[in-house]
This record gives sequence, structure tokens and C-alpha cells, in this order.
Amino acid sequence: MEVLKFGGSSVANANNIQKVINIIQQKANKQQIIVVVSALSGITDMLLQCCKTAANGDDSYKSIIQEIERRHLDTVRLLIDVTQQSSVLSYVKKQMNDIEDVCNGIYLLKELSLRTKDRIAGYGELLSSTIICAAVKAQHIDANWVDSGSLIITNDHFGNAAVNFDSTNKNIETYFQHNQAKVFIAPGFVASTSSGLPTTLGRGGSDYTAAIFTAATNAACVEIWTDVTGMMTADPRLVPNAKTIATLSYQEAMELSHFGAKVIYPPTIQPVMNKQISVYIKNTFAPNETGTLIQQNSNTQSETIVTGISSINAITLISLEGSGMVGIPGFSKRLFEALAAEKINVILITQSSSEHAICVGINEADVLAATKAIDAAFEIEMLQKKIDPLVIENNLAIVALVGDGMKNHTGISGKLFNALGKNGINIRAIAQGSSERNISTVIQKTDVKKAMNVIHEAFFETVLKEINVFIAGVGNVGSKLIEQIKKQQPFLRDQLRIKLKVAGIANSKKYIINEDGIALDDWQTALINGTPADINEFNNAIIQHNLRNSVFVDVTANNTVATTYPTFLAKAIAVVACNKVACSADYASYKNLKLLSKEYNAPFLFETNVGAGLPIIGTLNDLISSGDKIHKMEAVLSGTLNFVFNNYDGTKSFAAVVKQAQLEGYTEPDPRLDLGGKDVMRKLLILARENGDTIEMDDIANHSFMPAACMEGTVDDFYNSMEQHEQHFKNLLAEANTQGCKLKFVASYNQGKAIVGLQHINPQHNLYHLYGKDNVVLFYTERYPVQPLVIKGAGAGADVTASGIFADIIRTSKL
Ligand SMILES: NC(=O)c1ccc[n+]([C@@H]2O[C@H](COP(=O)([O-])OP(=O)(O)OC[C@H]3O[C@@H](n4cnc5c(N)ncnc54)[C@H](O)[C@@H]3O)[C@@H](O)[C@H]2O)c1
Ligand SMILES: N[C@@H](CCO)C(=O)O
Repeated sequence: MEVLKFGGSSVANANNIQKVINIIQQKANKQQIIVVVSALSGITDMLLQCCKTAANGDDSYKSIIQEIERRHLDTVRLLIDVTQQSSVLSYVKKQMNDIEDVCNGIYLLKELSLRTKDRIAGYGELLSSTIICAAVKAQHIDANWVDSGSLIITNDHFGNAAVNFDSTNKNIETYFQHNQAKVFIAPGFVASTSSGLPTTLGRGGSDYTAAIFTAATNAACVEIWTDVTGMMTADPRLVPNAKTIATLSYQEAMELSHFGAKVIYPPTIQPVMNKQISVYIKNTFAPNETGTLIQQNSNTQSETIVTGISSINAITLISLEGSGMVGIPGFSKRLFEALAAEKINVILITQSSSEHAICVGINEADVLAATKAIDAAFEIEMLQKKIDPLVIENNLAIVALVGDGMKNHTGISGKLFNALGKNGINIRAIAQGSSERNISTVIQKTDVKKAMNVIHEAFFETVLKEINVFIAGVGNVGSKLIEQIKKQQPFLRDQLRIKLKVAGIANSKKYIINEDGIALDDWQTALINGTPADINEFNNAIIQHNLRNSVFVDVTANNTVATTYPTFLAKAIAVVACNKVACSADYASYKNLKLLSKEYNAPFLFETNVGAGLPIIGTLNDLISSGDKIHKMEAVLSGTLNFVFNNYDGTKSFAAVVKQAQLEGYTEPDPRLDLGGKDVMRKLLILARENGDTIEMDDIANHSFMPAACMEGTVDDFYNSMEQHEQHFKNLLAEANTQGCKLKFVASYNQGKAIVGLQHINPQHNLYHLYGKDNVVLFYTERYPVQPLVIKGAGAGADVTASGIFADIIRTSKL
């Protein structure tokens, strides 16, 4: 014997019921089966709505009854051949008349007792089981309808009746001794008192009916047929990567179900658990998929440490605190008694060993009643100030990690807290029972989706890590970056197991965000049609979306954008910047960013601030962290200026060569920053700060070669003025040439002294052979005292800069 239970979605309409009959047919070919069915989906709610409406004196219950009738009649007509319909149609009509009679009574009396409610609620299963039984018979399967209502006996606590297992088991045994069929079809949910009054089995009632039949008949197993393929590692609506769990233990199933996995309702599996009978969860709409097996031991303990993750929303934490509680027995007893007296379910409890506070998690809906009850219970202690006023925290949720294999396995909670902490998810309370089967964390409701995904990634998806990138600035460098990401996505996925999504893009006028990743084929059109907004709105939207492993990438040259980093870092969102403004602002701001990055474990990377894609900052950091000391840095740090002086030979005007550098994408959006030396000052400042020195822009001497007049007015004025001062630039070149030297704009840092300026470089100098737009840095250190450590290569250009930013983005995933 096997027991099969089909839920409301499996029997929602004639089409679905036919799928159910196909499954019944296959099963019945092999053994005798009991089939327990729920009401057609939505019908129980409609029935309850009928009696409520009638009790409110509203006669619209009649139209609800008509709708219920229509759905059942339609099902019969579609499912059963016209020659065999009449007895079922008249059964449906008779039941509907009975329902209407009862509702008319409720309407007249304006009174609805729990007993009447139970009676009405059970009609859904009576109707569905009778129709299905007739349809099964009509398809020539040997079937009997079983009146579970009269076999399952409960007490008379209507609305919440408890099963009397002695009489129920006897009734079921006797029934199956005296009745023979291949298939028995039974309504779920319904029962009756010993005197024959209808009752119902409460939440999860049809599962309970199936479990009761299974245990009483010692069936080989019970199969719960639903619309999902088994229990999943997490709610698939929240975690798209959730997978079906092949096997799990009863305890794991109960923990997961308790915390929100709605596939089964924990108390209902008690009868099968007691007899150690296996439970299968199967999908009516994909019957060939294996589904989930729930049994005494999950058999997976050796491989699977964590089985699943679940969550409960709408939690309130109530904390009872006070010095008067320490060391005095009885406080927790009184607290729980006060809550129990109000029938308030305590979902989670934590108490620190100092005994100074007890914290309980309850449903948000119970908070008023709970507060009132606790305040009354501890009124005297509160007046005497031995206990503080209650602390209530709303808008919370519980996310729980479940697995039998967690017992005695070190590192699980560490991994859990690390994953949450790295993503800026604050844990308000923690509970772990001594079974070590469940670790529950209380977090903000708004963090649930992110937390579930982050934990899922840490425990179930070690193979593929998702990074969500938000790019501000899509000019010269930003658009190159997107191009590179698009090209590299398959490699990252296949070789590095990184799923890199561009989840947001903004320029100075508009932004777009897409949690599933923006299609990079035509992001330009999407951005043109994006939301008109400034950077603050883009940033708020990033924070609101609260995606895991988020990285904000600043590819602007904008001051306002640079001031937004603290908000991101404090939310554990990594920041990658090629914009130099933040790191070259006042020292206190720079230091603050470094501290925030450390405090919130959020990477802050800006390798491209100096030398574009060259590994200059990384090398400096490595030298320092491995114990080396920097004596001196000498460098050419402006790609633009190096290009200009390498190409200016007097044949074209100086202004024309600068323009060429701008067109090639080497200059800052405002080229005066390059020509005036400020860009180089910023870079030197950043290197000095990374070396550990407290230094400001004003501490750097700038021996600018630009005539002051050229730096006034607009960028157009700047170009015009350079044309007018052409002789000045010719003279600079001639002086260098007469000495056999080249012109290089050099940055040097020696014993805390920082200078930038134009120098004559002779052919013997380390900086002499530096071509095109290249940069070079010479590090003279304790370990490289005479021959410096040299880093040299292209120091400007959209492609190399974008690749440096890209490398920083990848680095964030490894920190
Ligand atoms: N070009 C190089 O070789 C190189 C090398 C290293 C670093 N960088 C840095 O790269 C950055 C970008 O340079 P670029 O040449 O791509 O500049 P760009 O002018 O071509 O692009 C700047 C982008 O930033 C956007 N932007 C400006 N203000 C904004 C705001 N408030 N909010 C949102 N977006 C805003 C603009 O709309 C534009 O999309 C600069 O900080 C520069 O210093 C460039
Ligand atoms: N404008 C900068 C870009 C690299 O930071 C340069 O010319 O060096």
C-alpha cells in the first residue's frame, strides 16, 4: 500500500486533475493506493468567505456560491464523459444547496460559530474527492470513495480539533479490512467528532489526513504531490539558483518548513515520523523528476553539511533588560507565562550569559498583545527600575541555516557570519539550539533577499560567485570598460567561476538598473531611455536594490560622485575608482575612506589613479607590507605630458599636439589639469599617502611650465592662449635641445619632500628612454637602494585604464 496526496494546485481544474489521474493509473498498476485530495485551489478560501460575508449580513455570499458551483460543474463537464456525468452533477448541486442552506441560516442569524465554519470549510474536499473518484472510475480504474470524515475522529475543539488516534486507527484498520479496491480516494482535511459532527484538521490538513492514513495502514511510503519539484535549498522566488534537495531527514524537513519552506507543514508528518515511514515530495507537473525523499536519516550527512536555508518575515524582537534580573531565578518563566497566557507564539529566544537581558522573537502581529502582557507581568519591577522599559524592534526577519551535518562541524557559523558581514548585513540576534541543526539569525526585513542569496552562494554555489557592478561614468574610459566586460563575461564564468553582471549604469543625466544584468549589446539605447536623475538618485537606487557582492565603479572625474563613497563603504559595497578626486582630497577624507573600508570589510581600490593600468599602487603596497622602506620615488606620471613632449618638435604648434593627446583619450576631461601639473600632483600625493605619509596638496611644490595666462577662462580660451604663447613652448624645447636633453615633467618624492615640474633629462638618466604616452616610476627602497625597482609602460588611454579598473573589480571578489 502507498498513500498519495494531491494539493490544491494539482487539482485546480480538469486539465490538472487529468494529470493526477495519469499518475494514479500508473501507480495503481503496481500496488493498492490511497489517494488523499485537497479542495480545488482557492475553494476553501471562497467557502470561508461565503460564511463570513453571510455573517456580516451581506447577501453577496450567494454570488460566491454560484462561482464555486460553476467551477465544480465545469470541472465535471470537462473531465467526465457526458454519458456518465449526471450522478456527479446532481451530487455537486446537492452539496451546493446544502452550503447555501447553511449560509442562509448564518445570514439570517448573523452568527457564525467555529462549528459551522468547520462544516462549511470541509465541503471543498468532499466535492473534489467525489468528482475525482467518479472521473477515475470513468477511466475504468477500480476505485472506491473513502469517507475520511467519518474515519478520522477528533475532539470537539472546532477550528483546531485534535485527533483521537485510538479510534481513528481502529476505524481505518476496520475499513480497509472490509473494503477492496485498487484505488481509494479520500477527502483531505475533514474529520468528525465521536458524535458525528464535522470538524477539520487545521493548517496543512490534507497532508495530515495522508499521514494519518499512511501510519494507520502501515503503508510503504507517502507521496506529497505538489507544484514544485521537492524541497528546495531556498525559496526559489527569492533565490533563483535554489536547487532541489534530494534527501533530508524528518528533523531537517521540520526545521526548513518551520522557517518558511511551505512544501509541508511540520506537525503533519508526525504520524509517519513515529513509524519511520518515508515521505516523498513530487511534482504533479513533472512526475518523472526525482523530487525529495524525507526519511529518518538523510543519508547525506557525510557529504552535505548544510541542507537548506529558510526565512520568516514580519518578526519583532522584544528585549527585557535590567540589572534586577541578574542571578534571580524565575524571570524567564514569568516572561514566557505572560506570553503563553495571550497565546503568543515565541519563535526565537536568546539570552546572554550575563543574564542581563532576555530577547524573544515573535510575529509582528502579536506585538501589541505581547507588550501589554509583559508590561503587566513586570509592572512592579519596572516601577522599581529593576527592569528597563521594553525594547521593541520591528521590521525584522529570521533567516535560518539548516542541516543535520552542522553538528560538531566547525566553521559553519563563521562562514555564515562572514558572508553576511561582507555584504553589510547586520545581525540583530542569533540563536542556535544544542542540536546544532539550525542557526537562526535575525536581520532587517529589507535584507532578507540579499541574505538568502549570499548564504546560498556561500554554502551551495561555491562554484559560481555573482558580482553586481554599478558603473557611474560611461565616457571615454567607462564605455571601454563595458566593452571589455561584455567580451570577458564568458571567460570569467567558465574559467574563474565569476558571474559578473553590470546591474547599473549612469552618466551625468540618466541611469538604468537591472537586477538581472543589463544587456550589454545595446546599453547605450537603454541609457538614453533611462531614468533622468542625478548621481544621488542612482546611488539611492543601488542601495535600495541591496544586491549581494555589489561594486560601485566611479569612472567619472566628478567631485560629487567622489563624495558618495563613504555611503557605499558603510553598506559594505565595494568601491573601485579611477576618479582621483577622492584620494587626493584633504587627508582626513582619504583616511576616512581607508578606515571605512577596513571597518566594513568593503574593498576600496583605485589602482588606476596612478599610471592607468600599470601596477604601481599595488607594487608600493606590496613593498610596504613585506617590510621594505621607500627612500625615494622618481616618476613621470602624466601620459598626456609625456606624449606632448615626445611629439612636440616645433613642426606643429604645442596647442595642436595637446589637442591630439586629448583626441587620443589621454587627457583628463579638462586637459588643463594635465598641462598645469595638477593631475601629476594628485598622483604623487596618492603615492605618498599610500606610503603612509600624512600629506596635503599644498605640501607639493609645482614648478609649472605653463604661462599663467593660458590657464584662465574656458578650455577653448586655453587652446587659443597656447597658440598665442607658441614662442614660450618653442623656447622650452630649444633650451633642452641645446643641452642634448629631453623635456620630461617629473614627480619626485624624497624624504617627505614632494616636487613636480619640467626637467631637462639627459641620455644617461633613467627617465630618458620613455616613449609615447608611457609612464615610469622608480622606487628607491631599502631593498632596491641603487638600482631602483622600475615600473614602466602605457600610463594613459581608455583601453589600458579600463583594464586596470576591470582588474580591480575582479580583485574585490577575492578580498
Ligand atoms: N583617460 C585616461 O587615460 C585615464 C587614466 C586613468 C584615469 N582616468 C580617469 O577616468 C575618469 C574618466 O575619464 P574619461 O576620459 O572617461 O572622461 P569622460 O569625460 O569621457 O567621461 C566622464 C563620464 O562621467 C559622467 N559623469 C560626469 N559627472 C557625472 C555625475 N555627476 N554623475 C554621473 N556621471 C557623471 C559623464 O556623463 C561621462 O559619462 C577620470 O576621472 C580620469 O581621471 C582616465
Ligand atoms: N590624464 C591622465 C590620465 C591617466 O591618469 C594622464 O594623462 O596621465
